[in-house]
Amino acid sequence: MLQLELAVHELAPRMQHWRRDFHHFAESGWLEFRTATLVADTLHQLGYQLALGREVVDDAARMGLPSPEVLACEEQRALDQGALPQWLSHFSGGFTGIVATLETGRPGPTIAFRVDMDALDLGEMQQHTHRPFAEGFASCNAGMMHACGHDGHTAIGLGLACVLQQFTDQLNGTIKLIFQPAEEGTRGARAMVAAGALDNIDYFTAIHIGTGIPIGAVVCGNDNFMATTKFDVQFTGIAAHAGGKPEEGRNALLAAAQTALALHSIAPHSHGASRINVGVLQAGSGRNVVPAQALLKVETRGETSEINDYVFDRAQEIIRGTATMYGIEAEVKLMGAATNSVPSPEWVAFIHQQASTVSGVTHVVDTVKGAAGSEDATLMMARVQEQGGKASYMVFGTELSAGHHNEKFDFDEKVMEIAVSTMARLVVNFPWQRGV
Ligand SMILES: O=C(O)C[C@H](NC(=O)Cc1c[nH]c2ccccc12)C(=O)O
Repeated sequence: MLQLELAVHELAPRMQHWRRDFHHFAESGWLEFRTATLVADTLHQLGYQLALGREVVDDAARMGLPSPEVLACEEQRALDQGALPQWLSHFSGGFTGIVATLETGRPGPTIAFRVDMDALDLGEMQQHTHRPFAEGFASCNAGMMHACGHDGHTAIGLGLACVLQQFTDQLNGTIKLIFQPAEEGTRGARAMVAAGALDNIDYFTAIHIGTGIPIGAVVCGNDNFMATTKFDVQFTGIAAHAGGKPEEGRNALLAAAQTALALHSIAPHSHGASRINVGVLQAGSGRNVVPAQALLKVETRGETSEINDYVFDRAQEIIRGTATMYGIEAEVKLMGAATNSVPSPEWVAFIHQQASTVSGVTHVVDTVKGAAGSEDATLMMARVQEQGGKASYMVFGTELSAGHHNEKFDFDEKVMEIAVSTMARLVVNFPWQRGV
């Protein structure tokens, strides 16, 4: 296996280059136009078969899409920043997903990996104490920053593509590399699942770097993601003269405020953890006008889908109730979704065994306890498992300069070699003859 490690080590400068390039030109969810064209071009040159855009992203299942104006403007921005025109038409309109397939021509299962490509809606710290700024690769796109490591994930996906291509002669079956848009807000995976991109996969692994785990530590079957639903509520009342004819108004601001308080008082569930958060409340137009419009941005979470559904269903009752109470309309729009995950034990055991042999890996565990976020790769895992496949979610630890989603976020790039070595090993050392 020395040969594999050597190959990965030789790729380290290219991965660093990709990562820093993606970091510099950070693009948030559904706007990964430049990133996607470069990814597609690299994979094409490596000889992968590509399924792009609408082939792998279902239009109707996309959630939390920016407006057509923003999509058009960002597409032009991407072109100005070096997006490759020959690939861009596939992704136009926010269809920024890619599935790259390596057919070995020999019988065997289909093994798939998923990485995500989107940045966050966050401005990056532009000060010399922040390494990306000091070394000239901080985001040049205002309000968009890779503060969760997806620039690293994309570079890892490309690094893995290079290594597997070099080792094709030793492989069987089919390898698929899935590059997903819009993970933040859990918006993109559902559209790729709906397009059938996760069908007929036997072994599936999604990855994340960081998450508070030190470099050298690897989690093989992360299982603490919470099921989540993201939704907007648009309240529409009636504007009126606040002094002269207040009784003619229907107050959307008060309905939204009442709703926010009531949502946060939903009773917890005895079967496990639940969450609710009203993250945004915008309302009103002027001091002396009865507010006719209000917007809430809300998320519910649950340790299981059942618990999340319980919170979500209660939330809908509350919204209907406050709308009635204030005599106004409330329109709920789904903006994101993910489920909890239950990694397949046999696949986790194989990953554990392989990860333990990677140089630079010092600590291998199956799961970690503790506060959980959410991940829409769980929808992909569920799809693979529904069809009889095995699925897992891996985390590769790395030192962070600040927490995820912070404007000073940066990570130790050494993790990219560790991740690619481990993932490549899962394929190269796959027990082709006996299955796992
Ligand atoms: O729900 C979302 O929008 C996804 C987002 N996902 C992440 O932040 C990834 C994530 C999940 N768990 C952890 C733990 C630490 C860092 C990052 C993560 C979250 O939970 O808010």
